[in-house]
Amino acid sequence: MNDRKTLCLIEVEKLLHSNGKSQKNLNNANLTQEQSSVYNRIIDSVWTGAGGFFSLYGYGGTGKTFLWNSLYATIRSKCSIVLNVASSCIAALLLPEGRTAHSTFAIPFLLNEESTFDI
Ligand SMILES: Nc1ncnc2c1ncn2[C@@H]1O[C@H](COP(=O)(O)OP(=O)(O)OP(=O)(O)O)[C@@H](O)[C@H]1O
Repeated sequence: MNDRKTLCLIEVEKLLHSNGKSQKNLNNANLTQEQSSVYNRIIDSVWTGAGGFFSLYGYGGTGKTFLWNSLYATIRSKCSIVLNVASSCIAALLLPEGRTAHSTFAIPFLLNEESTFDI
């Protein structure tokens, strides 16, 4: 890490400290209790390399995208790779650097005049 970046992080830490916060616990500081428990479970599996498949269900507007963006920010801040994909382009637009899964992974789509896509 270069000197300028270190100095900036020290200044940020000082500002956070004066508000009783720290960079160490900043990533999930604004999540609700329910979001935090999901966040911790997923982040643990990422950092331990355990991996896994998680499905997040919730009514519209309950904070799924917010949680996803927090996970994305945490993982990217450690310079790890995140591939943000969604099944539709509308959903992909809501994600940072989001793309459709079929575009990212070159999933073949056999389309004909009778193809439909249920949303
Ligand atoms: N922990 C939080 N702190 C502050 N704002 C939050 C939090 N969680 C969600 N929000 C806000 O609530 C609103 C709805 O959240 P979000 O868009 O993540 O919901 P969603 O479940 O993804 O919705 P949809 O299913 O309709 O896409 C957004 O404005 C988001 O910024």
